[in-house]
Amino acid sequence: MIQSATVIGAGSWGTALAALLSWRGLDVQFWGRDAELMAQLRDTRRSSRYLPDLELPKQVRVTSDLAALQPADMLVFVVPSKAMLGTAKLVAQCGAASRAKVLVSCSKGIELETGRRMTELIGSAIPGVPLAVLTGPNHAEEVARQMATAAVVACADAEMAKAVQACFTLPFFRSYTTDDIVGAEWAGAMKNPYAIAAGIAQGLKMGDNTLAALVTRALAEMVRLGVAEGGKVETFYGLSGVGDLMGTCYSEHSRNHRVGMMLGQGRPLDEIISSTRMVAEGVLNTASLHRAAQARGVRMPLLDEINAVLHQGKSPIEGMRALFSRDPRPEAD
Ligand SMILES: NC(=O)C1=CN([C@@H]2O[C@H](COP(=O)(O)OP(=O)(O)OC[C@H]3O[C@@H](n4cnc5c(N)ncnc54)[C@H](OP(=O)(O)O)[C@@H]3O)[C@@H](O)[C@H]2O)C=CC1
Ligand SMILES: O=C(CO)COP(=O)(O)O
Repeated sequence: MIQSATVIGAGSWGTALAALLSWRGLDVQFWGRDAELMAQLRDTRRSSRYLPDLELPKQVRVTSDLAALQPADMLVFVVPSKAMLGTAKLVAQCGAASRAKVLVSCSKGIELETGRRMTELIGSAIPGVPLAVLTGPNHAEEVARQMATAAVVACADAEMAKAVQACFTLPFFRSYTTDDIVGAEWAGAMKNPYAIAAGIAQGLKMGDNTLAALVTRALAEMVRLGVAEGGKVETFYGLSGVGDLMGTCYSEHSRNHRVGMMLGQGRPLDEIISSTRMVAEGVLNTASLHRAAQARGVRMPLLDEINAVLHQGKSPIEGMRALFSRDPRPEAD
């Protein structure tokens, strides 16, 4: 049913997914905004900037020119969340979505100004095409090395979910389906701030007890806000919820975790951000999620402290102290 795909966004994850879909046998086009990087990818089949260990299959057609894209069955959006709406509008204008059967978001974030999910943004720019999400504990670096990985494909239409699942199924890559797009997208966005908190704890040389406490209470917050936003509780206990939360909070690859670690070690946030081109979605998304939680009146003490550290100048150590010295409460509250 789905034979061709266009991957939009040439960071680490887009590069890994372009390779994965090509290994699966799809006819793949790959677009990134930077002409120099895409020329390097076309000529050397490697992205020295984002995923130097991966050799991009020679069949993948690489371009930085949206107008050069042929219509494809599936469009896979993998740009940072803050660039999603603008990019989807450009894709709509160039006609690359004119024959699309499904539009898949692989990005993890919530729009700051409106609280909209990525598929809501894509759907507003390119109306009338079924929407899906690919999410889960999926570090690009490990997918690039074909290390065993599981993911979730979320789509309201069960047949389309199976068609997208088939595209993301390889001997080393196992995907499951769900109809809970809302839960899958909120879960993917929410684990990032908590990965920053886990990194802070490690940067401050706090212990395994601390990390386990943070991850467990993070999951409780994810369930509270995610369900208030309309997600299903079981989604948060699956791969896109606790799976991705653990996969990121304990990860050597996670950019969010790395940002947290450097904050914990005392480096200022602006210096950390300007030291890399890679996106740590949790920095901006902490603000989006904090705003959403306040609008819904959902109690999120851990997220409040992460927001205070990232965006209100609180020191990481003060944030941790504040968290652990709150009034005693029952666990299931
Ligand atoms: N990396 C991973 O393992 C995973 C990432 N994700 C999600 O995928 C999304 C993309 O992340 P990832 O691939 O890691 O990105 P990277 O951090 O590896 O690279 C950033 C990418 O975003 C591009 N970019 C930055 N700003 C803009 C903009 N304004 N307009 C268009 N493109 C822009 C960069 O282009 P340029 O080079 O020109 O600056 C580059 O291609 C994120 O939402 C992330 O959470 C999900 C699962 C796994
Ligand atoms: O989402 C990811 C893995 O599932 C990637 O995490 P980072 O964005 O923190 O690197």
